[in-house]
Amino acid sequence: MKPIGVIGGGAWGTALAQVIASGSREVLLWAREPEVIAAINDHHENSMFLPGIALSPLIRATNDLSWVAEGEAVLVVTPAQHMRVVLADLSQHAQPLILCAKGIEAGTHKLLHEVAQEAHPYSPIAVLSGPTFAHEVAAGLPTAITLAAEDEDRAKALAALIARPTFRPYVSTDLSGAEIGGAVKNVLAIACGVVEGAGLGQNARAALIARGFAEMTRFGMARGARPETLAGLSGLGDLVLTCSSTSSRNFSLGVGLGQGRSAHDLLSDRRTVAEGAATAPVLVEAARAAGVEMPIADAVCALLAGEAAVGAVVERLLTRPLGAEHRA
Ligand SMILES: NC(=O)c1ccc[n+]([C@@H]2O[C@H](COP(=O)([O-])OP(=O)(O)OC[C@H]3O[C@@H](n4cnc5c(N)ncnc54)[C@H](O)[C@@H]3O)[C@@H](O)[C@H]2O)c1
Ligand SMILES: O=P(O)(O)OC[C@H](O)CO
Repeated sequence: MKPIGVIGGGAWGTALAQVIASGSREVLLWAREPEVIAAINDHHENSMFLPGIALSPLIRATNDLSWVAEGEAVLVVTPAQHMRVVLADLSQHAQPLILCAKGIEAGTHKLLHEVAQEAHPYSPIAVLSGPTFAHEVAAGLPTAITLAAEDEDRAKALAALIARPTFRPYVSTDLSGAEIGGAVKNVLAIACGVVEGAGLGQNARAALIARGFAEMTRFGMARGARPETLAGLSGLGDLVLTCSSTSSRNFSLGVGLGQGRSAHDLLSDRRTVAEGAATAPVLVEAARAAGVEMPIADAVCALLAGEAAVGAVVERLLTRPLGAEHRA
């Protein structure tokens, strides 16, 4: 059996490597930080990004991307905004690339499968996205996730390759839907954290999840996503997960904003990623370009940019004209 490659030694790349290795598959994991490579190879732990999990000895870490490219498939798990640069350093090959980051590219407004296809025209592209906190997945807790590829047989084959007894991919052919759910829910998770931090109550949080889902659906459909994908694991499923737990970095960032701290303070000096902070301004621009109204995403963007205080943002949302719950 050929090994599987993983690009990205953060919490999620490491957790996915652990899942795959649990099926007696060798994993070649590319990490950026020499400390991460040394800790995985010498001590079978990623103490920087996923501490406290004893990793399989079948996981070997490297800083050599050409090594990883030998995998039967390659999981790409860098933060969204770094993906194009890292893929440019990966040699062209014909193995499938499975994209696991959640975001929309700044500047181009492209979804990550569009970015990857430009960078690797000969590789089949798939997307893996859903409600999956890395520490739970790495601990072997039951998890379901969407695996999307344009070709259904390819999606089924990749799902079979990475499925494990407690890790259950459901296949889809809707790449855009799988990606948009994951990207947009990060922004909405920040909003839900603000509700928590500002003490606005659980009614407000439920309203925000439902109205946020309406925004996700409007934007997704404008960008070619299927509504049933958005209502599935990678959309609504992940939205519910990240909007209700401080295990979410995006929700936690929102809690800090809701308590009146600045995004600059909350984001400086952190090694881990809160993708919603990078996605929010891109999403707002992309929604405007598509003629889609996204008042909650606008509010998150204004808070992150320090353009408005929490009270003003909440008032702006509450004083919007009353309207129909469902638009024709
Ligand atoms: N952590 C989770 O539970 C989880 C679950 C599903 C999806 N994701 C997604 O996976 C992606 C990676 O997140 P994570 O949680 O593994 O990261 P992390 O926060 O654990 O670690 C940060 C990662 O960013 C990398 N990085 C920093 N600067 C970089 C650069 N210039 N070029 C390339 N890489 C750079 C670091 O090497 C490290 O791998 C994100 O898009 C995230 O939304 C995370
Ligand atoms: O910690 P967060 O907010 O990046 O969420 C992690 C995953 O995306 C949850 O599915």
